[in-house]
Amino acid sequence: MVHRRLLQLAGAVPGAILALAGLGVVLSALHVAFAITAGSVIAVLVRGEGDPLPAVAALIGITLVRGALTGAREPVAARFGATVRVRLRRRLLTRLGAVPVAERDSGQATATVVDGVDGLDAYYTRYLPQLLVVLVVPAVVVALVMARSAGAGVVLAIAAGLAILAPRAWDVRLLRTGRHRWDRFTRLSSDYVEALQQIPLLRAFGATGRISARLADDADHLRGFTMAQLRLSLVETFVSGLAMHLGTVLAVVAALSAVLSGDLRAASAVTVLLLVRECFRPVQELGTSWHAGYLGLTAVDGLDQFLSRTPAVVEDGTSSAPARAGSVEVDDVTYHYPGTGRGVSRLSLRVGPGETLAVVGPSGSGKSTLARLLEREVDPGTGQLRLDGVDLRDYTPRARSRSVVVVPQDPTLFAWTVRDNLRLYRPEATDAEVERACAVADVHDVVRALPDGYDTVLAENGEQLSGGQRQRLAIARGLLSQAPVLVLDEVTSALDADTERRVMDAVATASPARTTVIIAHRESACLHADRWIALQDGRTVASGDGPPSLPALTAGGAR
Ligand SMILES: Nc1ncnc2c1ncn2[C@@H]1O[C@H](COP(=O)(O)OP(=O)(O)OP(=O)(O)O)[C@@H](O)[C@H]1O
Repeated sequence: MVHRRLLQLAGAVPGAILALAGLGVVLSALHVAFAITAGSVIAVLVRGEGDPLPAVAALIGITLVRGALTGAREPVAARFGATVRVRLRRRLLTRLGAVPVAERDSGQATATVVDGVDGLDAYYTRYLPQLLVVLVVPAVVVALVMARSAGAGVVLAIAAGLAILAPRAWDVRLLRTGRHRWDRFTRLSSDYVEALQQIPLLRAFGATGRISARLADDADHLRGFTMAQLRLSLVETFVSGLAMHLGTVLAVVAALSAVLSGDLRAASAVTVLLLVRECFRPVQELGTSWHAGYLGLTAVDGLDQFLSRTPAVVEDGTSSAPARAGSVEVDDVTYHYPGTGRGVSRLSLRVGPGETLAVVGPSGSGKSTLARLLEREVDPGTGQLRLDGVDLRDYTPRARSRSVVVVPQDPTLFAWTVRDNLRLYRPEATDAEVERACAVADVHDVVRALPDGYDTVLAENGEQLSGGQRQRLAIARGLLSQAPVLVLDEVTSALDADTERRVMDAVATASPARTTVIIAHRESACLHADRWIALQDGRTVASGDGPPSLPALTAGGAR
């Protein structure tokens, strides 16, 4: 089955498929040459005339070349398979970032990127090339047999036709049910990933037994569904196997009758026998490679779902010099999350170089959306964001990441050493700089107390640290960058008021020249603000000079 979408997904691969198919055809030609040469050796031996040695030498030569080509086919297929997998995964990974947060599903993503892409390997490297071989070889072999024995040729043509075409009727059905199986498989993967991530929580709620029973139940359903599919596929294998076996037997009977009636020499009958085998060999391989590539085929919907997403950041600019002064202008910006009317609407603000702006407002008022816009996780629908007068979209990704750094409320830490985590934005930062940033963020003593200090390898997302410690590490990481604009999005929400005040004092003292946007809920986080704005429903509803007062933080009391 040629799946147009799968061919498009793999990109420009026809060359490699044709090369593998060509290799398959050459191998078949060698098998045919072997059959014909073997017939002539037998004819010489039976008649006792002539020298059989040249033909025997040819047989040995053919066998050697065939062995070498068979050996060469595997590395070619493996290299081609790896290219397709890398290409597909790269495209999938760029699109994964475009999946709205609300729709992110790690289990489904893992199943598609790992199992789906792996499953496709056999489709591209085995099934498609073999399909081309089957379009050519059996027809040629039937013609060769027909030239020796018309009866055997006709029988072979009918049997080969049946063996090739009959399974195709099952393929469509198998693919349809296979897609259901893939849906169930990805759902089960999602449930497993979620349960694994939440084991401590499930244990705390005493729900582990219930969840594992449900997962076992779902796995059992998937097994039942897979077995039903296997049975369906066995019927297909049985039908094509029957056609091949009956075809072989009947073609042999037809050839022997021709020998008995004197229409065919015994030596030619041997050639016919070997040719019949070569007629069915590619068909049999086609069946095997169909089943090997079938899992990937069933993943096509999942792949398509990811690949049809338009990355949130569509184009990158060419301005490779990072901003230096750090002036921020948000000019009449509207961004609504896809399918919602929520986000920010007609938002305008200015932050001068070295200025600190506090952004406050109730939950859901659009504060984090402003941060996402500033780090280009999303682009405005209308309006413009400028850094030092340059549209944010005009910066190259590298220049942008060196111009503005956003520290989120719930930062991501990698399972790397603490030092490497801190150097994320500036790999060249010295040990002294790393430690100074940690001292400012009030986390130096915490790191020193870890088993290997700054060389301690963190658990996934720094799970051995408290929420507040993770936030302080992320602040240190942001401080370590030399970006002239720093956005702190509720980065002290997990700290007590005293620690929060200490950290914010130190941050203000450590980078007085840096433009800082502080998104916060509490007064203690904004004490160093030069100005403030209050958002509500994605719009500015109040603003003022100095740090915001309590009413502004809660509701946006206009000045
Ligand atoms: N990924 C998303 N998909 C759809 N809607 C979203 C998404 N993220 C946020 N929203 C909506 O956009 C609006 C603004 O959200 P935003 O996260 O910017 O608010 P916030 O002021 O930062 O809230 P909080 O103080 O609770 O963090 C809210 O109505 C929210 O429900």
